[in-house]
Amino acid sequence: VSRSKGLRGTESQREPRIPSQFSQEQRIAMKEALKGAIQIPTVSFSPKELNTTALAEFGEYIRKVFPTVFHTSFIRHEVVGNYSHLFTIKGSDPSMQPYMLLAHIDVVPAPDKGWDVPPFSGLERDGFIYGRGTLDNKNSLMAILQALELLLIRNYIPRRSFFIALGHDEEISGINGAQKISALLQARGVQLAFVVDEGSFILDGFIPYLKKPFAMVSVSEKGAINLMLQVNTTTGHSSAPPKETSIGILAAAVSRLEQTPMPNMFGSGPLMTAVEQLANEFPFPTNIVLNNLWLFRPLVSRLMERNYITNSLVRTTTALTMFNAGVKVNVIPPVAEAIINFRLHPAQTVQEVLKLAKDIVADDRVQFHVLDAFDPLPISPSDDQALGYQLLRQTIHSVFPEVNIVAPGTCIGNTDSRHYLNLTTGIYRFNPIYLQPQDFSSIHGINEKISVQAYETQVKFVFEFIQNGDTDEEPVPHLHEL
Ligand SMILES: CCCCCCCC/C=C\CCCCCCCC(=O)N[C@@H](CC(N)=O)C(=O)O
Ligand SMILES: [Zn+2]
Ligand SMILES: [Zn+2]
Repeated sequence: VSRSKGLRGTESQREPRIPSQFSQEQRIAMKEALKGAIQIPTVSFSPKELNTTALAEFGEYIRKVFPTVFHTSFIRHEVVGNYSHLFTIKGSDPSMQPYMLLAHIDVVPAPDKGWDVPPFSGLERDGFIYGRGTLDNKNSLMAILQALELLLIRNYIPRRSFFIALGHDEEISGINGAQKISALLQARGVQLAFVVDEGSFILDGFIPYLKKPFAMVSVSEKGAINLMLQVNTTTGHSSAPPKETSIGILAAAVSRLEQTPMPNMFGSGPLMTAVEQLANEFPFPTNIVLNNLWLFRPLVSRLMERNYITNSLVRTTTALTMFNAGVKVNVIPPVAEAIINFRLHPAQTVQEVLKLAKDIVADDRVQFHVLDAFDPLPISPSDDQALGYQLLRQTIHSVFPEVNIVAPGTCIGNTDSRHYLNLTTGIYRFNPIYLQPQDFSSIHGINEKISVQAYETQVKFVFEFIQNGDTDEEPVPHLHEL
């Protein structure tokens, strides 16, 4: 199979390609720039609590670190929703449909406890830069601007226009950042060939028996429901308690939800395509099993449930995330509340999951309040005609020649890219970084870190990707071998 499958390779009328080699001085400057970004605590605590001082400082910081990006005549910079940033990079060929690169400025909170170094120190240790945002998602943000800065100082002029959108509230829904940028572009009549956001990686060690890492480009993402359950009862003196209290009723209800997983939906969508593409990478006899899913589907579907990450790919997950009740040690609690965070499998809808949850709770004393909810995202194309997917594939193979498989997947978390559905049918989520299960735990956890080498490679990836985006070739139809 040709590595360039899907994109024509002719080099007509191109500017000479700028090699992705950086001087020692540039390499030091790029890692120092990332450290500086980590040191600005752009924390989103809750929809009403953002560190606006840090967000404003971050805006100043990128102006200082990437001066060429901000002073190039064909780049327009706008601040949207007070703290988000939109860059419009005007290409020389208006007939080429633009695309968009996304990243976010905000991070989740990081209390010092458990960290080897303070989470907002950006300290370098043993070749790694530590800190909140080093994987989620200041690495992408800084790599995008850094790659563009490096291209510009080497006199790069893009042919295809593109946008860079940096949201400031991704961790708390994106409605003041990504959603506003999306509405602004829609009002301007922009339609995008594709967008690329965070949300997947080169996965290493996530699947038992699969020895080699593979690149997963997420072509969809799970839906979500935040459901508040509430039980109201009569309050009173705890010395003569009723048979059941609001706490007891609610605890039993949430326990039933936790003990009754949503149905296993393995059998369709991007996951099946990924399993088919990966089958031959497994040793005997797993390769035989995966190549014969018509026979072994029930077995594979059960095996997927065993591991909590692969389990999240085969079903709607149910996470009990908050529980509040009680006012005093000797008062019967008048109200108990819990929040359940569901992540919806692509084959289910919000309505279907709510109905299943009601049937599981099966207690009319428990009230259901949907705080927010959205269906799973549509599946973006990953065929030979899909420009965004093919450009990612081509760039992955050139920057990571050791990676054999690029497979479509579903993002288990949510990203700002879901706000751009109105502008494109091609939404791809991919971070050009190797990720192991312990790294996955560090995202929103402790000791989040990126190796200096991985960050340099991410800059190189974006540097190559932007140049690959200038291809005037439409993806070629796939020719089946005889
Ligand atoms: C056969 C394939 C095995 C695949 C294993 C999957 C391993 C998972 C790897 C990476 C997933 C990383 C997801 C990161 C994106 C999450 C972004 C995020 O945290 N979003 C928040 C906030 C929001 N926008 O809603 C969230 O709560 O989801
Ligand atoms: Zn993120
Ligand atoms: Zn996050």
